[in-house]
Amino acid sequence: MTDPAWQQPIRPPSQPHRQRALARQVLLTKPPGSLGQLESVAVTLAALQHSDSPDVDPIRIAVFAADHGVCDEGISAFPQAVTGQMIANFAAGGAAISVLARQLQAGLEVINLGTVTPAPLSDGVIDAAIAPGTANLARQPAMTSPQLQAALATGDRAAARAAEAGSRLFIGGEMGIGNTTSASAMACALLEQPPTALTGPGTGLDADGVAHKIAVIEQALQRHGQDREPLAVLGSLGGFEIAALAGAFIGCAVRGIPVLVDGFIVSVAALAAVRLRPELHDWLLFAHHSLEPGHMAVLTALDARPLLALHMRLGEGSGAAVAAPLLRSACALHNQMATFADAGVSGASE
Ligand SMILES: Cc1cc2ncn([C@H]3O[C@H](COP(=O)(O)O)[C@@H](O)[C@H]3O)c2cc1C
Ligand SMILES: O=C(O)c1cccnc1
Repeated sequence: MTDPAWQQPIRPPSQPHRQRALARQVLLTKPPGSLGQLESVAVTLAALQHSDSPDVDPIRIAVFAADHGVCDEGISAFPQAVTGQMIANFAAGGAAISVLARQLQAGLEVINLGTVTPAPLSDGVIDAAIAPGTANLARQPAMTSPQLQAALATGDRAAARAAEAGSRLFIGGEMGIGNTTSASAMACALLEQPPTALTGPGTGLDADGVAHKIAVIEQALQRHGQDREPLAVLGSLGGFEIAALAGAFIGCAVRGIPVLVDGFIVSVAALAAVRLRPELHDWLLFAHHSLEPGHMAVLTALDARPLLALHMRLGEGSGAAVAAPLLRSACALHNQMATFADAGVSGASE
């Protein structure tokens, strides 16, 4: 039997390209370091892409959608039917990520891994339904082992399509009412922190709603026990879209495509994927710091320095889409700025 996609080798970033990119940054007509994170991002992309002219275009955005059985516990401010309705909205072009993808001229695909309210079949939506949502993770494992493998493989296929399209940057988004409960539970298990530290309002719960959500997550963690193994955590506390994101990120690294990580839920998927494949860490750039309170702990665990903090808390990949132009700027500056020698500008005094 061949190994699953998420076990394929991940090539390391190119040290020669990193060294040449670092050397070039010093020659450009600016005080060394003055472009801050735009410099380090360009150097990272050069090393990842094994290129002296890093470039993030074309950009691929894949939004993974699925429902969550834990919605039975009343943990979201919105009804479960919104997941399927939003899939239709993504395809119709009216969702935030639809607008941002158009603005970026990025390829957008929506992958439906299973909703309770069936989304109408439409162009741009890939049907990869595993089940009509996960089981209620407060009371039983969210998914079976074959379901988990199917979700990981669905993510890997999205990475394969991105590679076939020549994509040089991958953004993963998610849609799934209830998925901040799943992501918070996963973060608690992976980071060994209590739900009080990592649980927030999601789409807009009030204080009583958050207290109830914490109790539901406590129940889920009690049921789950002490197992910190990432596949066990994903299968027991995850969602189909979260597992697919983990599979997609590993699949991108396997195929040499850097990933721009979105908000809280996507970062939890990234954390699980990095625990599974530590070499993935090199391939992740972090877009923004979400308002969801658990995000900071997840970013810290990933040693991430997100580009933006815009008080966003939407998901869908929207924070990453908003940050993508910064990567374009970083590459353009790296590739196109004149050197001191070329421009006849004097360098720093001794
Ligand atoms: C209209 C609408 C569009 C969204 N787009 C992303 N989310 C975000 O909110 C959900 C998670 O929050 P919770 O765990 O509180 O349900 C996810 O679907 C996430 O992507 C949305 C939520 C709504 C209501
Ligand atoms: O940060 C996120 O990804 C997020 C936060 C709240 C709701 N949905 C997504």
